[in-house]
Amino acid sequence: MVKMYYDQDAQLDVLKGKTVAVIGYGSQGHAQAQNLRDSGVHVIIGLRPGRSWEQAEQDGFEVFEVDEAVRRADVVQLLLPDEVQAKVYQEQVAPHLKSGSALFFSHGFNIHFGQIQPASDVDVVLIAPKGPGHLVRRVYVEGFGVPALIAVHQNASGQAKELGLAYAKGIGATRAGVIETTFKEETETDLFGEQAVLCGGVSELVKAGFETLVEAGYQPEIAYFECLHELKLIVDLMYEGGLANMRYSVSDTAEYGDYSSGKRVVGEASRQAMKEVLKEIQDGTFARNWIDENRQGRPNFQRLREEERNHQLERVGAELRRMMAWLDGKKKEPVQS
Ligand SMILES: NC(=O)C1=CN([C@@H]2O[C@H](COP(=O)(O)OP(=O)(O)OC[C@H]3O[C@@H](n4cnc5c(N)ncnc54)[C@H](OP(=O)(O)O)[C@@H]3O)[C@@H](O)[C@H]2O)C=CC1
Ligand SMILES: CC[C@](O)(C(C)=O)C(=O)O
Repeated sequence: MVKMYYDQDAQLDVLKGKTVAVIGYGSQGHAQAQNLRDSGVHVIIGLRPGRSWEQAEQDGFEVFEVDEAVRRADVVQLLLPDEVQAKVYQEQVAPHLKSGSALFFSHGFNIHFGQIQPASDVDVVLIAPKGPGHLVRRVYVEGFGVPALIAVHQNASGQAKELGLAYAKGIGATRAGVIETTFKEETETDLFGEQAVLCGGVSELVKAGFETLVEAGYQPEIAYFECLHELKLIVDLMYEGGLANMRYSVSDTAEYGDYSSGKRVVGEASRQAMKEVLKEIQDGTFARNWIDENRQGRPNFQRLREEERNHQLERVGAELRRMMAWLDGKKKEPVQS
């Protein structure tokens, strides 16, 4: 039975008098820090000198080296890239973490795969927003929230869940709903979602559709509008009211094509591939590969990133978006190097 929490189930007072150190000021860091501050929570930022540090100061935060921020904090939220968390934790967080304080994550990777093993005298809590950081901020400012998951790995204080719910309320998540889970369930479902559906699956679907049309001789600009731009508008309808809402708005011709052709495109072979992807997440193969890739200086990651940046779809899209004035300021340049 799902356990859900909303605004009325969470008390911001639990964070009163406490200092939250948000370590990292990237996608999630800037969003969670700003939302918490707007909710009346005392927030400081922990970073290394660089672009994010300058940005956090410009946004009015007190910024410290990671070890100093940890020393000052009652709650430490680790919002560094997953692949650097273990090293930074061992060198700059663990030696300074106060007994009785709390260590928070927004993704369970390092706890679930044993890369970080916190001391037993701290609470270890997961608050994982189910949305990209820039949307966590944008939606909060609009008065709404991005849903999140909560999990408690260690409850040293006896108050870990209440603290987690207060934090979730501070970032706006209890406006939309917070589901109780475990680090294992969050890690495995999150990795699956981003690989099979949200990032990997959708990117490949979009590119495959674009390439099919262009190879058949259609104009790349039309292929871009059809396969990428309109996807956002279609997904908005799904977000607002599920598949039925999308099917209500599209033509009956489109709805019939949806039923008759969709399963040919994402058929048994794709479902089988999804099961394999899930198995490699569950048995730790993906985590081992990603950790190794980072140890070797990310050669494959960098090559693939470059290849994807140069795809015709990206070049055509950049040209078309130049004329869409309403997108100005929407694209988020990464604040990290
Ligand atoms: N992106 C998202 O929307 C989501 C992310 N998460 C999770 O949130 C966590 C943070 O991810 P995300 O926000 O994407 O990370 P980003 O890559 O966007 O930001 C990382 C931040 O960490 C800083 N940083 C990197 N290395 C160091 C270091 N050695 N010492 C100090 N600071 C450092 C960067 O600063 P600098 O400018 O110095 O590089 C940057 O501010 C991860 O656990 C991720 O899985 C969960 C849900 C969604
Ligand atoms: C879909 C990608 C994500 O899992 C997210 C925004 O939730 C991530 O880790 O960035």
